[in-house]
Amino acid sequence: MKRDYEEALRRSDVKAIVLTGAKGRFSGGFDINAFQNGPKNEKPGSLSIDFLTDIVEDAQKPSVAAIDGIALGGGLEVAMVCHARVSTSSAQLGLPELQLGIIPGMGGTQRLPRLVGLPKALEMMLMSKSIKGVDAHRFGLIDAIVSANELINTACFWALEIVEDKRPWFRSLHRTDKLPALEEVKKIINFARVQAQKQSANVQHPLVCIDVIDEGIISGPRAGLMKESLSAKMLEMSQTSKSLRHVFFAQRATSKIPNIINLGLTPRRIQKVAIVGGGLMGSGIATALIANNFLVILKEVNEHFLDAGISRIKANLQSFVKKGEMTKGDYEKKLSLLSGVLDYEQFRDADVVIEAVLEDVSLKQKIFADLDKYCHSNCIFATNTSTIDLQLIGQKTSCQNRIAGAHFFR
Ligand SMILES: C/C=C/C(=O)SCCNC(=O)CCNC(=O)[C@H](O)C(C)(C)COP(=O)(O)OP(=O)(O)OC[C@H]1O[C@@H](n2cnc3c(N)ncnc32)[C@H](O)[C@@H]1OP(=O)(O)O
Repeated sequence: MKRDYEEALRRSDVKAIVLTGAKGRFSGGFDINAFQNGPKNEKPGSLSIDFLTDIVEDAQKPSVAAIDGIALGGGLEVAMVCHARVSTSSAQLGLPELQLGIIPGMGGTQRLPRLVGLPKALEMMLMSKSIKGVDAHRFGLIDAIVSANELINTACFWALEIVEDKRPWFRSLHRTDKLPALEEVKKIINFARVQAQKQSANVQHPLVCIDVIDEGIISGPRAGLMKESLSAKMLEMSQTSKSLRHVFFAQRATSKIPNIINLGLTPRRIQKVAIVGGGLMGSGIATALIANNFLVILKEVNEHFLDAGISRIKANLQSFVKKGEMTKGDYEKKLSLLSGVLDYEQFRDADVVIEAVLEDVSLKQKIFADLDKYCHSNCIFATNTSTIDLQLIGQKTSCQNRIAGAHFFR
């Protein structure tokens, strides 16, 4: 890209540049495999400052991104360096780097808040949440929505109009119109820190991401870019990122296991699921299971917590009824699939147990040691932990690698 860009900037017959992707996809971002080789021995900021900012964004010729399909991670970061962005309404745009234990490292932490505003940018980055082109247009990330057929022509038209000063020549990094006053910034950033600590207490990258965004607003975007570059390199080498990158490829590998997926095996039938912990997660999981006709045993430590868990499940089901997604008759039927218990007796014939208690290693170890005694040897053990090593959780069971991680999203 650098070579082609430099050529386009040099040639007198090129007035403006349109960036697009192949086969209806703008870009899925940086090649995640390349992180395996460790950080390149290049000076911090050489890509995000020296190339993308000083050569592309500050060029004498405008660039317009023509986005269809996906613009994720580094792909969206490059698009944000452009002076305008045209996309299809169904394009998917996001910075999902935190899902990989890293932060956007090509200016995303600086440009996204300046384009969509600080609260939306924090939400998109911290939750690795992508948005559709049509919403991106509403938030200011995209300048025009067109059909896939018109994409390139419109982008070329916009690029030439920028050259002719018929449209503004925006440099995302220097925009301030979407940034709140400093007092407001402080409040938003502090709130984000508290939320990040609550939701991901055992990992550092969400807080690092917030610090980098903060630096860019308080000390200016170039300082922010430098901090982003240094922090991204540090996080790339973290154990968390290595593990999350492994998960990324492992999830995809499950659909390709030779001698498994092509043998016509049928999954074991699951009828009864036991859940340990009736908090927000446990009751949510129980709701999803009974709504899908599984028998569910919900265990809590005392009557008070058990009642609270069951009340949450009832409230969840009632909200389905209110929205017209479930009849009152179904509500009663689904609820009859649920039993609340205070011990493990009814776990003996469970097909699956899902543990959903606090993120406390010794508590989880004790629970799985108990489950090992009560459940049959074919019972699937799963934990809803977000951050604790599964091997560690299984340390006090007879078979340490028996425990699976199970996550639930809505
Ligand atoms: C500083 C900048 C940092 C970054 O940019 S970090 C990367 C940020 N980007 C992402 O996190 C995007 C990750 N990828 C995805 O979310 C999805 O994938 C897509 C939406 C791009 C495509 O989804 P679908 O069409 O369902 O295909 P599929 O099975 O997920 O992927 C097809 C093949 O493409 C590989 N792949 C996808 N994205 C990347 C990537 N960014 N780097 C390296 N490989 C990637 C997969 O592993 C798989 O490969 P196989 O066919 O061998 O299983």
